[in-house]
Amino acid sequence: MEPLLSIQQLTKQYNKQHTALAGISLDVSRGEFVAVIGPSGAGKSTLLRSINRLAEPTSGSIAFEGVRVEQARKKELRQVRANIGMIFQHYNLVYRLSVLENVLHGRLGHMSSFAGMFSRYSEADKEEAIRLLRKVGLENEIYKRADELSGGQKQRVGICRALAQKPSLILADEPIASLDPRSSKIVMDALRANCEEQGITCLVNLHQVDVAKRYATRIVGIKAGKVVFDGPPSELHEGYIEHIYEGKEHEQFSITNTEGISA
Ligand SMILES: Nc1ncnc2c1ncn2[C@@H]1O[C@H](COP(=O)(O)OP(=O)(O)OP(=O)(O)O)[C@@H](O)[C@H]1O
Repeated sequence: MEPLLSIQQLTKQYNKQHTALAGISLDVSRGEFVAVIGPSGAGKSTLLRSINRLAEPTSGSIAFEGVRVEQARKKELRQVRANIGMIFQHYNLVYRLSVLENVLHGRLGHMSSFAGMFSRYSEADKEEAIRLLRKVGLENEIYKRADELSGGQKQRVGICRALAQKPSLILADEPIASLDPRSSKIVMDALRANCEEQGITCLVNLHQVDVAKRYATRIVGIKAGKVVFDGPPSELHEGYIEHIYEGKEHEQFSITNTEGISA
């Protein structure tokens, strides 16, 4: 079966000189939960952002659901983006809006810009948004303003917004980098469980190797814009970790510190 996402020889140079990605090839099948790890500056964000062309690839190809993303024109690209949910480190919520309205924003990608501006969300959209918020334990925050939430709660709203879009792929760029271990666990549990339940494929950038090992079905290690490890968590031995990080710091906090905490 054709992979959901097929990246071939992807290269990205910033300012025509700095190479952030140096020929990355990666096939991702439906249902995988892939953690992308690597030191700061390795190219993890650039990789994720290239997939829906928030960053323009310099060369190489990206096929998503059979569409060549790097060549896609406006309409095709809009369709690609509608099927890819994004989760950001700093949440990117609209803080003057309610939690519910933020989640409903996830539906916007499926409306044409004209319809999106003038139509109201359907009752079914609202019910679905509320169902998602309940599932991540935010049933008491639905009508609060987004800026009244804690970091972990904001990220759970970010997850619900991505899920409300009903994407086939979620790209999560360091979703727990700003969170403490307890909130990190709640957020990762919610992301993994919902993706699994809804058959959504996920690529998640992580700084914490132990979190990657705990949640991912596959780990991709990136160093200086190249893939240097690609395999199941059970194969990511200490030697590989040392090679990927080469003396650079990587965080190791969550497994030990969150043991025994339940969401
Ligand atoms: N918009 C940009 N303009 C110029 N250079 C950039 C830009 N974005 C990223 N870079 C550079 O590209 C390289 C890869 O950056 P990227 O953000 O993809 O790495 P990362 O692995 O996600 O790092 P971190 O873990 O610190 O977020 C870095 O050297 C970075 O400085």
